[in-house]
Amino acid sequence: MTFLDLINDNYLTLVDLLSPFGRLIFIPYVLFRLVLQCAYFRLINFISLVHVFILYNYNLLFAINESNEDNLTFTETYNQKVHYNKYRSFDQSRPLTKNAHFMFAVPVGFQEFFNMVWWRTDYYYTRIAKHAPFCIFSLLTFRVPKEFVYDPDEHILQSAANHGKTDFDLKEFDYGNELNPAASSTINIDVDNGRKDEIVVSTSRKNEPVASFRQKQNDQKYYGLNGHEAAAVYKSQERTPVLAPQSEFVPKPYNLSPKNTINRATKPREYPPTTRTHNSLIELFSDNDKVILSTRRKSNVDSDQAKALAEPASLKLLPAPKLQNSASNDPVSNEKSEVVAEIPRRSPSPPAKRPSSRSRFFLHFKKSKDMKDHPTYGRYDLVRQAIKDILPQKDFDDGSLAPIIFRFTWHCCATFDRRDGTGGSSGGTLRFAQEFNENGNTGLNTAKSYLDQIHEEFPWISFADLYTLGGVVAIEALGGPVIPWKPGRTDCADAKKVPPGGRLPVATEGSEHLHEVFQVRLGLSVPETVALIGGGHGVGRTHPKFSGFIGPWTREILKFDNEFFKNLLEHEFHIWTVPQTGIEQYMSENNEFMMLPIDMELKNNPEFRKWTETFALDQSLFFNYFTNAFAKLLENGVIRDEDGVQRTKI
Ligand code: HEM
Repeated sequence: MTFLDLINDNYLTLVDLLSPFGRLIFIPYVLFRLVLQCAYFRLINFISLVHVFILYNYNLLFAINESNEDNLTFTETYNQKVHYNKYRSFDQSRPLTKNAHFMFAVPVGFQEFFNMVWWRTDYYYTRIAKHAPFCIFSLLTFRVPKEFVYDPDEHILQSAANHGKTDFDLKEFDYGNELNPAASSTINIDVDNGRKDEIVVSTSRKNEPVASFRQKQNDQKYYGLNGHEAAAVYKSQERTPVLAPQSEFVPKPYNLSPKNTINRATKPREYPPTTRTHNSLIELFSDNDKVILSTRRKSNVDSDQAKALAEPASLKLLPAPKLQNSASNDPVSNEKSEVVAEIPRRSPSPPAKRPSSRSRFFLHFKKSKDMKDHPTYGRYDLVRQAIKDILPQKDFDDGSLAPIIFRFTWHCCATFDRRDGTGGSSGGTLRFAQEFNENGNTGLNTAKSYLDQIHEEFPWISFADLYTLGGVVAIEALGGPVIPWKPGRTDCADAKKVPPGGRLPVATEGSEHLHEVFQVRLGLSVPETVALIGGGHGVGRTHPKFSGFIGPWTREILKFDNEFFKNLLEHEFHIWTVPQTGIEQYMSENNEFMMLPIDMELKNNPEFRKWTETFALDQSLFFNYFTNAFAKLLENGVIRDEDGVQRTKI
């Protein structure tokens, strides 16, 4: 591939989209833009017009490419990721698309004109003086960039190991072939203590092999359906890497609320003053880069950190210990106490490994600079406000996105397993189709779409931070407690770190399952478990099209309070079948409220009931426990240094 090929590849993407007529007007449009840009630029760079000319030609091509990329991000996040990954080996340091848009738009007002000139100067300087020579150099000397491959071998073997199977051989199975795929083949794996795991390979409606890894207990209970392991199965047939399968994730089109849409024609773009933030934040993004650059490393958690991960209380919260009356052993209220997060100090993590190539070394600087130069860099208050702004959506469900964003955040965190430190909010893995497509996440695409849209506006924030902050803001907006939230989570660069599927709780299970998920895996206490479920299901509703269940738990759907517990205790619930889906759930005698089978455990199991009764009587105690538990969830798996930045490579 030559330099021209590459340019062509990208340049034509946009041009191809245009009709023949479109192409005709495209050329004068490009020239017009060129002249316009030159005119601006001449003001500050009158020394060499030729220089400017070359410079703009060069950059315009890139800008077009970036705009196209932005379009992809906007409509199809997963495909955009694949696309991005494909080219990353060539150019990891592309400036953010937003910058390109911003700089090629017509300025509104003198202030914006001035800002743009400043931005462009900086942009071109970085592009030409620093980036372009390297770019050309890499084209001349490096090999053709490799196609992005999803290599799930490691992943499936890891999953097998997590499920207790170490001598797992992918070749064992009969998968059929592409033309004649096995209709359905099942392999049973006998694991000790009577557990049986199985891999089922079946053919999807699109004639693609679909594999699922199931953990089977008592011959009837299943955990885990890992759709993304289809790729591994497919690969095992051919023994060569294949591209990741087409994602089934079709994001809902964005419904921009008018409040959130910037109309450039009438409203000048207003950027808040750029702030130089605390050093730890600057470090955060350098760290972010290092994470991206270190994806090929096998394991980055040293033994100390692994030990720390195994500890349940990575975040100590007060006043949880005070809440038990030692004499009577009954829970007591502690209204006066404030909830304070106390992050334990940790020894600094080992120094990051050297980047494996020169390119990575250069790109490291480029990327971190782009992030820091963003006008809203470090302004978490603006991100909070942006989330708050999108919550009211009168055409959506009950008029607010808050419950669904709340649930989205919970699902980000619910995958954590403290025994091996995998999953959880850290890494922002819910943005990958492999995790997002899991059954339990059905219906969350609206939340994801809106949050991803906010990420477009604030590209410097990590997805992991944004996805956790979403829930925190939503809870506050619903009238719930203020959850201590700390930024600093880093994103993992690709889907390799997506935790094994099947970790989300199952609504039809019982107390044993609650114990397994909340106590064993998430490291929460019994009252924290009760508070979390009652808090989560005290708002929003179930939807037949998503989960198969129907109805709300409470009367005031958009109010975070202890009504869930009151309803659970005050009403008689009977088993009832949802007509649309045939799924069984519980209904109150007046058919007003529903309960999931697992919710009923909070009433029927004496261990949980004690706390249900307590929280029904004492809302402030419920708020305290909920706050502690939710803050713990957000921090699970996030190991920070003294400055609060996550250093562990995820
Ligand atoms: C015992 C474990 C849990 C199970 C099995 C479970 C299951 C479910 C199901 C089936 C729905 C209905 C989804 C739909 O049809 O749209 C739902 C909704 C919801 N869950 Fe849970 N959940 C659990 C725990 C939690 C926790 C701990 C939280 C929060 C901390 C939470 C927050 C929510 C919220 C806010 C909704 C409403 C979403 C909406 O209105 O769109 N859940 N849950």
